[in-house]
Amino acid sequence: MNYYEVNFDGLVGPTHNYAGLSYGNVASKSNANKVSNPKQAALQGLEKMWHLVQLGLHQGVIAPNARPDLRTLRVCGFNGTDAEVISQAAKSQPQLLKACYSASSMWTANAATVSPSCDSADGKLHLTPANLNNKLHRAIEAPQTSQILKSIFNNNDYFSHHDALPQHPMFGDEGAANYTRLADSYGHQGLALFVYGEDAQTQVKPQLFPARQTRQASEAVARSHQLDPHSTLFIQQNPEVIDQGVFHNDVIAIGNENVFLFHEQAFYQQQKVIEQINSAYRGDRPLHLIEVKNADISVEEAVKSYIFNSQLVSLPSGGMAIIAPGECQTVGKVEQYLSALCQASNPISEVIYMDLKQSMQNGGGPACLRLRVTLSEQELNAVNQACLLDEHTYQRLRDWINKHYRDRLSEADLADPNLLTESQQALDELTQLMNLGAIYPFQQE
Ligand SMILES: NCCC[C@H](NC(=O)CCC(=O)O)C(=O)O
Repeated sequence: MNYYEVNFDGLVGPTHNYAGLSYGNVASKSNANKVSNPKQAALQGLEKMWHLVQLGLHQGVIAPNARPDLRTLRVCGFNGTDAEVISQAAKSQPQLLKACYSASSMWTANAATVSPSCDSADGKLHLTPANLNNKLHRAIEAPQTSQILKSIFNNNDYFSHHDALPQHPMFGDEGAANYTRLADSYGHQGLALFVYGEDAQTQVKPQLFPARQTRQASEAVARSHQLDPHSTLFIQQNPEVIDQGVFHNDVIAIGNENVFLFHEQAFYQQQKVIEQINSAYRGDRPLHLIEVKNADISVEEAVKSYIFNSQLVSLPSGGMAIIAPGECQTVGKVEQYLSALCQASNPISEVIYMDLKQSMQNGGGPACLRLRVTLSEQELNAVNQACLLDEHTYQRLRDWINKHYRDRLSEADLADPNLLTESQQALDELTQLMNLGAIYPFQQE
């Protein structure tokens, strides 16, 4: 049977803005309060998806969370009409309003951890939405994300949906951004690498910025997903790089099938980690462990260019392509490294640069924008087909974005009640376009 890795990208929501909400994420802080362009952001993301379709890959789309999150605002004591809730919050709790307006669900690498059926004991594909416990604007995503995932993977014969982990710092879970799977090929059992920033049982942790993923969370997800303990590794991120802005592992490492590309300083006690990976990997094809030296690319250059936040995809014609953010071309050493990588003896044969500036300015590169789901042919057929991208859906989504999205959004605009009604109208139409049903709270009232 054929197996495919399908990237499910987050469609950027109509309220994409720069609110500086992510302490520890360098780009988010440095672009705080910049005027955003939601239309351009959504079109840039859609173009990336379309490019992958043109490479011959299957591509999925995940609808955004509805924003503002009126339920959270009401739980926090604001009441009256929706417009009153927004105007009161804008006056007395602008920071809370910003959190409730964030389009951060676009970064679907953080939506969930997904284990393919060939890795789990019961032969089902398992999904656990991430609780994103570390940041308020992200911690409110899980309920809607969970509902959206259930509408996409809507067949209980194949897909097993779990609840998000308890909302407590001990179980801080950021989803697939801290999970990599190495395998001979997509249809073979893989080696699951869970990378965490902090273990409640040890003292090794960053000093400045928060570690968002805990070992306890990763272990809980691996248990629920019924993964084979012999094919599962829990690896600690190097706390020093978290303090330099590497807030998720996918800012310093990327893996696909039998290739794992990572920075020299990515992991705590890295030599030991490399030995563990080598001895746990069971594939027949040789494993390519490519360690990027500090002398070639510093951690600072990695964070600036987001080279490791590229997508590494297997091409139907053979070989792999690396889908890198355009910012890599602005850091000379990084561009050189990437072209040398394509010439070296490994499966990577091509680099494709994508313009994702709107998302990048919030610290989200190509890899952040997608959730990888490995599916058998049968499982792929069981997915809600309206959530898979073909030329028709691409055109319709492009028209939908052009019709509904603003091309300018500033902090002051969040107080405008029209932004709420525009967003709800857009999302209402989207649920029909993507055959999602009444997934949004405003459709359920
Ligand atoms: N995987 C990439 C996630 C980027 C995301 N940025 C943000 O939420 C920035 C939002 C803002 O500051 O407006 C984060 O840090 O979790």
